[in-house]
This record gives sequence, structure tokens and C-alpha cells, in this order.
Amino acid sequence: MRELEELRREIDELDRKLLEIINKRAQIVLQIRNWKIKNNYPIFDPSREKELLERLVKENQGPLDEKAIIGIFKTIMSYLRALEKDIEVLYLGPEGSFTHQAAVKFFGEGVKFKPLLLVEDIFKSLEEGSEYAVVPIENSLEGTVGSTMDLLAVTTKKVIGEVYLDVRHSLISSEDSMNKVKRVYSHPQALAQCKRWLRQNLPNVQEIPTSSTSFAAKIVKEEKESAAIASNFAAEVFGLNILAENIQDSWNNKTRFLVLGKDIPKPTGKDKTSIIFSVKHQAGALYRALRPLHDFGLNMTLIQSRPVPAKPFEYRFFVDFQGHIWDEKVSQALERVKEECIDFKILGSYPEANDF
Ligand SMILES: O=C(O)C(=O)C[C@]1(C(=O)O)C=C[C@@H](O)C=C1
Repeated sequence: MRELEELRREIDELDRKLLEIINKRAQIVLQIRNWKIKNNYPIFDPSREKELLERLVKENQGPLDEKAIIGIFKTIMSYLRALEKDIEVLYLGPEGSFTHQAAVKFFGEGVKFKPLLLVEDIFKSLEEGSEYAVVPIENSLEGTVGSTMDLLAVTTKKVIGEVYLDVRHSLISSEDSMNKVKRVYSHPQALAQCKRWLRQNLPNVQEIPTSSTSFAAKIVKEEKESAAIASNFAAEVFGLNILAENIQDSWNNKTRFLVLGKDIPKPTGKDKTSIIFSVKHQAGALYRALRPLHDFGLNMTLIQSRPVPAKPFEYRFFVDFQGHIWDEKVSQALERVKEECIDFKILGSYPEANDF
């Protein structure tokens, strides 16, 4: 037992040093805050945070892995950032939703999260002064989220980041065994995505559709003999047992979320730009609008058309490509794109997620 005591004493000593170092870091962050206020510079700087995480991952010698390094330092930065300013982040709720999980992944735990139940309400609140929000934009199985795209077209806020999340479903419940489950609640898409597993493992349960996976989690918190299909994150938020993990039929289910804010982050060298535009109803108009991207060697990562509201069968196009609007070749290419468009708007430039 002497050995354990000795090792723990060493840990106690290291923790004391860690505490001191973290508080020293906090003091420097507070000085940065004063500088930022004086120079009217945004407190939250996603480009700097990404650079810092990437450097630490590169310098890391282990035994901690990349995921652990990112998790630890993101949490530290998130809480120290809170010393600089109270940040409130809106997300598409309810609590425990995949968008909630994406928001935590991007901002860390140290901010105040506020769920809203409609994408429309999020954009309205942003126009009324809310600073940050996270909204879903596309899912690898279901396609793009039309309401988000339509609201991006009119918002005065900017896209300042993106988050990817693997959609993994679990069977979660306040029961402790699958044998007791007679009803399974979830969003119809999640029920459909777990069809095979349900048929094989719970063939006789009643399937009940809900408006979201997290609402299903909320129901089963109170209801006996029932379970929800939702994320492990929802299980954690609602204090439920995970009865089975990864029950989805496909592993290729990813959702991409956009982070909205006021200030375009500075270039990191690996950025994306999102634009929206409409072109005349003419042969080759879309081709001419996109050609400058090709001419300047810019790699397009998304193109999606959406009907223009109040103009039946007219379309506008959402395009994402790699590069930052402050890059010379991006600004030159966009000048040329603009010449070919009726309407043109830059939605934002932001650090590309390389799964951070
Ligand atoms: O470097 C800054 O700008 C800081 O405010 C410090 C810090 C950090 O903790 O490292 C915190 C918040 C910013 O989003 C970026 C980095």
C-alpha cells in the first residue's frame, strides 16, 4: 500500500502545480481581455483556438491521444474564455439534441447554452441581438436543411464555424434491461435508421414517433417500460441508462452544423467560405458564375439550389469552397462570380473542421 500512497502524493503535487499553471494562464487571458476591449477585438477567436489545438496535437508525446488532448484543452479554453465574457449560444433544441451536442463540441462546456425549438426563432433572436448560434445545415443521409438555408439568405450574421457530428443512436431508458421495454419512442427518421436492429432485437415493441430524439429521451425519463432511440449525449443530459449502443443500420450518418456569429474569423490556412447567389434564367448562367472558382483553383465542397420564396421556379445557389475571403485569389474569384449574378452574398469564412 505504501506504493499507492507515494504515487498519489506525486499526483497531488502535480495537481497543485497544474492548478497554479491554469490560474496563471487565466491571468494572462484576463490581460488579453483588457487588450481586446481596448482594441475592439472579438473575445471569442475560433481561428486562434483551432491553431492552438492543432499545435498541441502535433507536439503531444502521449500517452494521451489526440481526442483527449483536444477535450482537455478545449474545456480549459472554454472556461477561461468565460472569464473574459459570458457567452450565450443558441441551439436548435430541445436539450440533449444533436445540435446541442454539436454546440458543446464547438464551444466547450464553459458557455451558457439556450435551446430554441425552431430554426426561425434562432435567426430571429440573432437579429434581435443574440451573439452566437448553432444550426444544422446538412445530413449525409437526409440532405440539406431547407429552412436553415432560406434563413441564411436573409440573416445579417455570419457563418463563423462548422461542426461535424457522427450520428450514432443508442437505446436509452430509465429501465435497466431491454427485457422490460415494451415501447420505443423516437423521431421517425431515427426509428427508420434503426429498423434492422429493432426487428432483430425488439420485434414486438410498439414504435411511437416523437418530434425529436431528445424529446423521446425526456418522455422515457418519466415513463416505465419504455425506451428512446437517442444519443449517448441525451442519455447523459437526462440521466438515463444506455441499454444498447450503435444500433443504427448505417455508419455513414453524419450531420454538419454551422456556427453563426458577428465577426469573420481570421484565416488559419485551412478555411472554408460559404456564399449564396442567384443567376439569370439563361443558358450557361450557372456555369459562368462558377467558372471563376475553377479558374482560381478553388475546391468546391457543396452546391445546393433552393427555390426563391415568392418567385416560383426561380432558384438561388448555396456554394461552399475551400479558402478564406481575405485570400487574394478568393477575393479576385468572388469579384468575377459577382459580375455573373443577380444577387450575391458572402455568408462567411471560417476555419474548416478537420474534425475538431
Ligand atoms: O488568445 C486569445 O485571444 C484569448 O482570448 C485566449 C484564448 C485561450 O484561452 O487561449 C481564449 C479565448 C479565445 O477564443 C482564444 C484563445
